[in-house]
Amino acid sequence: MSQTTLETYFSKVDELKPAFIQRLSDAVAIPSVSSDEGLRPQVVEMAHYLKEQLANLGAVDIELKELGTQPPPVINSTLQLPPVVLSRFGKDPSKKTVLIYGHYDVQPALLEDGWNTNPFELVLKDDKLYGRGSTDDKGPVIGWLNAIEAHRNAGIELPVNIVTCFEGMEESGSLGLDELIEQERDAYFKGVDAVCISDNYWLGTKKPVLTYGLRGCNYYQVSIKGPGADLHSGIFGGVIAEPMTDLVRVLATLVNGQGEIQIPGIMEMVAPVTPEEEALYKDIDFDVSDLTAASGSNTALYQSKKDILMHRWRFPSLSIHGVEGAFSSGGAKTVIPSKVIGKFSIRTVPNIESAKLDQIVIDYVNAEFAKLGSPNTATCELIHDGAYWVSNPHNASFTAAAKATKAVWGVEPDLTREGGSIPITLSFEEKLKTSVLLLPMGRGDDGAHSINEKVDMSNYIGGIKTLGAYLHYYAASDTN
Ligand SMILES: C[C@H](N)C(=O)N[C@@H](Cc1c[nH]cn1)C(=O)O
Ligand SMILES: [Zn+2]
Ligand SMILES: [Zn+2]
Repeated sequence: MSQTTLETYFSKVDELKPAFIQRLSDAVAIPSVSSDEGLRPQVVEMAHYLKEQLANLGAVDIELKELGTQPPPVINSTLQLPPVVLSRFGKDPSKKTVLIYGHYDVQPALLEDGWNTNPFELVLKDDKLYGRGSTDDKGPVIGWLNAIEAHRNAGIELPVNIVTCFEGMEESGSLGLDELIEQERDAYFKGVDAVCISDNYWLGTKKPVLTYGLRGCNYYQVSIKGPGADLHSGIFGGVIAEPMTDLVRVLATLVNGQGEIQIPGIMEMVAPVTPEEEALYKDIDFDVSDLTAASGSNTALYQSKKDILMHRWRFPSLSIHGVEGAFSSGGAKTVIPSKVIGKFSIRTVPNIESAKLDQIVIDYVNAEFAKLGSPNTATCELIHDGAYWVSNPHNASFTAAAKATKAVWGVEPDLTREGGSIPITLSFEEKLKTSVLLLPMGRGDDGAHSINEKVDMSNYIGGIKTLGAYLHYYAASDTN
């Protein structure tokens, strides 16, 4: 690859900026929220939108792979999972093949949650693009399409064959995708040399990173059922056992205010810290002010860089997310809910065994509920899980990404792990027997999963350049 090729590509990306913003705007306008059963048609619409875009860009073998119905627990048992969008650019046996994975579903978002603007309208303000999915993960998915368009438009041949794998259930546990990878391992995915995922973030706001680890996520619900219907608290308060009271008491036993998991047997499974690992943290560009800025608060549980990063990357955490069935709007409603469902998840790390964790958690919740002596009934179950992943970042794919980063941003990237999860990562590595690289586009303060999610314009455009440059450097590398 010549320097001129990259420079021509970068100039084309700059020239096409208005079209690239418009493409992201069109994608953000589709509220493809995978966790909301009522919005499933919009998730499917997003798959069709991508199919059309890919076709316009010259992709071949485009397929919307159906994954069947969504497994329980789900209200509508006939709910279809959204399709996985597969396509190819190039089939040249003399070129390497890179599989690019991303997800086109998003987290829920409502204006009344505190957004300054409609979450499903891309808004440009202060050189930042606001909207649900702008950084997680529509920005990067659309970024790949833009990288391909810039090549076509500049008359530059793609340096590798590309296979796209875009799913619509990542935010809900990637249901059905494992089976698809297994099924397509020796078919659609045959010959894949490397997998590149752009679906996480820089650690802070200034320094690019490449990521070689993720925590896993096991998500649970505990349902507590009592009265036959919601009741008047003046008539029944104090004379019946309330499911919400039981639930709050059970949830309060899971984790303490220091973020320490209270369920015995979990911390015991965590891999010990080695001296080599201890040494890694000192060179990472991060401090508590990055956490303060990203969280918009002074609520950090740890003050040192090492403690924060270790608790984000290599220790488990337990978060309580919400309660289904409970009164949650403004005003004052004097009702006793008859059934409530508490939701919590555990971020997992090496060497937590997923099935063992499930058993420990479910037994613990049942035991804590039994201690209450309540006449209500409780059921605890897993909703979905996704494995943690830690890899060796010293391979051709990471080296190519480091060169691409240097070419675009002028600095060597930090090597980081990510506190979040991308459930399918380990499956790609194990089933396709390839390296996986996480090459993020956005910044640590983008507000993924939060209100006012954004991607900075410089990260969007610089990210498109980095993704394209990575393909060139990877193509030029000697080995896989
Ligand atoms: C890091 C990635 N962009 C992301 O947000 N992943 C989600 C995946 C997930 C797992 N269970 C539910 N969603 C996350 O880390 O929450
Ligand atoms: Zn994501
Ligand atoms: Zn996400």
